[in-house]
Amino acid sequence: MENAKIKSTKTTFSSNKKWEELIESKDFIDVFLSEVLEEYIQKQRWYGGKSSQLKYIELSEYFRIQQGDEVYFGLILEVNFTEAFYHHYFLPISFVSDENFAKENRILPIKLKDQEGYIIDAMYLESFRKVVYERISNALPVDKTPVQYHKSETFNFPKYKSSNFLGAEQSNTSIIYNDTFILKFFRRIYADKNPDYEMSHFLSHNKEFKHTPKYLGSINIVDSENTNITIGLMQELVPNKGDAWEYFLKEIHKIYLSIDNKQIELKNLPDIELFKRCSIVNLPPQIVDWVGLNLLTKVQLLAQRTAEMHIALGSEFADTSFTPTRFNGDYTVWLKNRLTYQFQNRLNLTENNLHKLDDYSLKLAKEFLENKNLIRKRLVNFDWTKLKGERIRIHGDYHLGQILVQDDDFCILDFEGEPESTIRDRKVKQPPLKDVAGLFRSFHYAIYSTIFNHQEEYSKDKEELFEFGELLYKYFISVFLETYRAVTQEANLSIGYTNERVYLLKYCLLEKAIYELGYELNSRPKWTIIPLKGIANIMNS
Ligand SMILES: Nc1ncnc2c1ncn2[C@@H]1O[C@H](COP(=O)(O)OP(=O)(O)O)[C@@H](O)[C@H]1O
Ligand SMILES: O=P(O)(O)O[C@H]1O[C@H](CO)[C@@H](O[C@H]2O[C@H](CO)[C@@H](O)[C@H](O)[C@H]2O)[C@H](O)[C@H]1O
Repeated sequence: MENAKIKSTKTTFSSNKKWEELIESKDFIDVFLSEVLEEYIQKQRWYGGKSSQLKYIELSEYFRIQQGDEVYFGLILEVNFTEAFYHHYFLPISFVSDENFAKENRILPIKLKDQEGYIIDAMYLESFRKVVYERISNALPVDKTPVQYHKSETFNFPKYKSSNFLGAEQSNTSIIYNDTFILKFFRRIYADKNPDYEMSHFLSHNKEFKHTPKYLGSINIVDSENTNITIGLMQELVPNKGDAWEYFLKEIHKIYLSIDNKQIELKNLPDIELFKRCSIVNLPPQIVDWVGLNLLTKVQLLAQRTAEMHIALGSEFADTSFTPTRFNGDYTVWLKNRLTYQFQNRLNLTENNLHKLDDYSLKLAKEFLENKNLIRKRLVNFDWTKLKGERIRIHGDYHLGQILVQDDDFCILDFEGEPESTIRDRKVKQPPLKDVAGLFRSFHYAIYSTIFNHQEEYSKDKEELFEFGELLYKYFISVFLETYRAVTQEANLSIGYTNERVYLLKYCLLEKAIYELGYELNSRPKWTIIPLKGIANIMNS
């Protein structure tokens, strides 16, 4: 009988291998992947294949995470889907013999040659988290081993004290060390350096940009094809008062309440053209009185920090993955192909999910489907020949939820890029105004979700609340653009002449709202109304 034979009973597996050898057993791996992990990973928060059909899992790579006798295995799982695509996931595993250590995220009870116990997700084991911390803190300047730990040369880590889960809603798994550092383990991984690592290292380490968490270290593995894959990013934990999304929701609710409290009438509020720039001092007093100086100043500060981020990203002349570039035909072909494909996917998704929508969102969805030729035309009519601005590496998934609120400032996070895009697409240089449009969509989201969440608390009818919302949105944009343009211009970052900026903003707003339509239909259909309203407004403006 073969040494590593696996016997599957209903609950316990058995093998006559030791833990350190188990991973080399093909029999074990075959059963583990198909009978155990297929079910296990589909239940995980970080699993991104929930709207697709899992076909089978393969083990792409495995590597040891080790210190002394402690041996853990990092698995890179290739999940294949019936829809002919795949994802890679990172799962570190550990063997524990004591049931008390296998309370959370137990993967499999197992009887090994020398002992009985459980295979668990190693992140739930403090000793594993400590090993990783110590490997990063003690990393050598050059690590040529297949599992490479890296530490910022300007930083010395203190001794390990504690480690806890972040406990926030997130798509990866972050661990907080000593209440001071945060290590993000990427769950869905790509056969490349993760853009979050690349951008964090570039911005905070190379450019000393202060409004993103300080880069402190990382873990990369070099796979059998010599590809460098990021699996972890260590940064400083930034003290904060929550994210800008929550902050804006709270503030916008106050703005809506003040319509009743201050008996504000829409007809008494001066209108402003969409995308017209205006500094706070030049705003009509009625608007400042309604919106409040505090929030307007915050919008201005957000514009400044966004501009500074783009200036840093556009200031590289040596590392070609960051050097600025111009619009050209190749970019245009790439853009149109990507967007027409995405648009077709959204049409299809909308058609298939009409049953999930009702009333106003159903009406808007039908309008979206009827307008398909017009929208497609807008997307394919992108004309680069008149564009003079620069393309640079951008955040790529910039919204209020990616920005932390500090005492008197903001801190920008999560540079992983648009979750649906391929890793190569996320690294393509784009107009910085694409991030700006992302944030504008987020303002729109925050305004509309305030209306939808609190409608009953306001006396005006929905249509009028929308009109107030559109006005508020235009003033946020106006204040933002005034500062954003001034700061970028001062630093000679070319974002294009006035008409070019408006053209790019309109294009990027439509692109983003179409992207969001898919995100909402897949993840939270009740919110679909927000991007649908966004698309309708853009098409009617
Ligand atoms: N460096 C940091 N300092 C403080 N909080 C952080 C930091 N990094 C992440 N967070 C918190 O963790 C949340 C999730 O982080 P994020 O990078 O967006 O993870 P994911 O990509 O897994 O969604 C953030 O919204 C923020 O609240
Ligand atoms: O998970 P990520 O932060 O990478 O981003 C995805 O999820 C976001 C939702 O959390 C989604 O953002 C959309 O909803 C936000 C409000 O929850 C809103 O502020 C954004 O403007 C809107 O795009 C994001 O698009 C998606 O990539």
